[in-house]
Amino acid sequence: MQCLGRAVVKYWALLPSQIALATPEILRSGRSSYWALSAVITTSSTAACGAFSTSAANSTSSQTSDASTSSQDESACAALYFTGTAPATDILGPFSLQSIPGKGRGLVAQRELRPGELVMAVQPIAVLHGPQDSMPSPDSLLDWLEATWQSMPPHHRAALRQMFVGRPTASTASDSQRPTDQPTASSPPASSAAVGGSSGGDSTSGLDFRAVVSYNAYGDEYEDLPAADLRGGPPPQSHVGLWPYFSNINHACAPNCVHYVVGSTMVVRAVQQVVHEGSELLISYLGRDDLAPRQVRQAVLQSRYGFRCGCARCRTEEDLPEELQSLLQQLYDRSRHELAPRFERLASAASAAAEGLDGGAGALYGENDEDDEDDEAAAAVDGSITGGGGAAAAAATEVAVKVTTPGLTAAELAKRALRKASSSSSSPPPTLGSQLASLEPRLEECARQLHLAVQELQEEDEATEDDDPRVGAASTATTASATSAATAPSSGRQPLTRVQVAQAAAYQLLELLHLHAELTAAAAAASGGGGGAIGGRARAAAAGALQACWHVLDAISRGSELQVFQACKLLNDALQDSGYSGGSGSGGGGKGGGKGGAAPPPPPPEAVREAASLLGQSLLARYGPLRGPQLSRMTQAAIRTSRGFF
Ligand SMILES: C[S@@+](CC[C@H](N)C(=O)[O-])C[C@H]1O[C@@H](n2cnc3c(N)ncnc32)[C@H](O)[C@@H]1O
Repeated sequence: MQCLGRAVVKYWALLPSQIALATPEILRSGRSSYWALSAVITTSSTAACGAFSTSAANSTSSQTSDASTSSQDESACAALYFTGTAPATDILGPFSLQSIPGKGRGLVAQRELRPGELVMAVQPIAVLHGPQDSMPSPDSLLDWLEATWQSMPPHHRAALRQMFVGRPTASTASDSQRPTDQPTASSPPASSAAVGGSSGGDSTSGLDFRAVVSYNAYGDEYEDLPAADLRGGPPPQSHVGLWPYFSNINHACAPNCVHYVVGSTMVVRAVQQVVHEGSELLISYLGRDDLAPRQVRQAVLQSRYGFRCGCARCRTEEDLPEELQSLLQQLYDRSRHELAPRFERLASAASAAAEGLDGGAGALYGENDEDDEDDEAAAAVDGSITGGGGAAAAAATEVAVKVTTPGLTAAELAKRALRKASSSSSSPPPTLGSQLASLEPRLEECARQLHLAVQELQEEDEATEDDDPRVGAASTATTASATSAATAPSSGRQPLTRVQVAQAAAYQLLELLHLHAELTAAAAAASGGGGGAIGGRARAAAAGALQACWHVLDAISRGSELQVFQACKLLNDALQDSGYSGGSGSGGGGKGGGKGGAAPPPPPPEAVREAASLLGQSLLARYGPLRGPQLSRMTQAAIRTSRGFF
């Protein structure tokens, strides 16, 4: 599967078809020397591949873990996160390969899984690395398969033969390692002729290498950033590769597992409150398209992977009133094609304005990145998770801006431009306020329509269902004036509500509302020397909108990098807004407490505790049950790396 994560909006958007193996030009460009040089063809995915094949044939897996092995597995994963040392052998959790009606095969939990529990940490058959933001072409994998098939270890050949190729192949029938329950042929991707044509097959192997790569390769512009940061040494890398076991996982638009690469290791963890025994383990193939309406997601899945998704989110969305579905599509189109470009233009204009925004930009984007501030934010998270509560926290950490790419949201682009301008421009003073004003009517109209639609849904649902406090929080915040949106910690994934599903389709609008509020605060700071009441309201609205984003992500893609980073931003902002220094911080100079003496630090303000709690939940889902110093280090790394994201 080309679950291309962030890359999906960058790399794949460039391709004429959505299929990996598109053009000779791409193929050639994929052979640039650094990719070839950095190719890592692993041999560490040992006989387990064969063992899995055999057990898969019987629809049972022998690679189950129990409680006694899981702490070893977690130690191995901690070594991966903190030193970059890959587990000595593949870690395979309690799942089995089974036939799934309508999907071919898939992985099924053999016992209940808790949030953050490790599902697998596996090595690839082959992975190509490239510099960050420059993912190697999947065509390089095709080259490699063709070149090395003959000399490949038998267990790798067996694993490759197991991979999905869109339809049963001639070799499958006679391959005793294949499960007998072959996938029912899903309709192949629209351009599969180009992918699976005769040129893609190999006469010796009988395998359609193009189809193997098209359906099973996974790539991203960069690996897990906090883990790369903790590991130190070489900078994060992009990658594209083939991971057995992982490639058996089917898709859902609100999955119960999260996945990411550290070095060459693919890590998968369960993220729902409870994944029940017998539930199918599911990831998202969509990357950022997760946060789009059903029609958009369906089109992507159909064209890239040749199937029509019937997951719970899709079904819920399909059952929404037709007018609401078309409203969501309209809001998505307007956010993406009309408002986001205007925000981008505003960002350019803000380059001039930013000269006058030093105070505001400083408040927004931070000027202080001392490590001990990260420590304090980390301690706040640690305290919130362990229930210690009294952790120190200080001033906000710097929130810098990521290098622009086509995949960045308008918010990211705008902040980047502001940031750049604030450090270098000598342009005339701001007109940011008036430019924002020109955007407001359309944005507000969209927000109003969404708010009304969500409110209506909520009222209908409240009449028939139990309240879900998260729904209220997210819904209120869509007004962009939710100064105190409820932030009840989510107690886990409950069945998706219609409200959550509708909000997920409008996620980009929620991000724009957040950006708008942030820019308003910046403009107020620029013109009023600190922002005053308008700036205060705007910052509160920004926090409300960001909380709404976090809650939507919690329903749709818990444990995703985006959710972790949004939580980091919330915590940074809460620390900065409150000026809390916890009594031990050196960098904040806040009102929270002095240094020295034995007096216990004052408790963090409510907003800081709430943000720390949200970050703790996201980290738990993504990295598992880290404790004490490890949790603290991971939190610092997440905060550090999130700066590059905003
Ligand atoms: C990488 S394979 C996943 C394993 C595959 N199901 C198998 O039998 O080996 C990707 C393919 O699985 C199928 N698939 C994945 N998720 C699906 C879903 N939610 N509904 C239907 N088919 C799905 C599609 O055919 C897709 O192209």
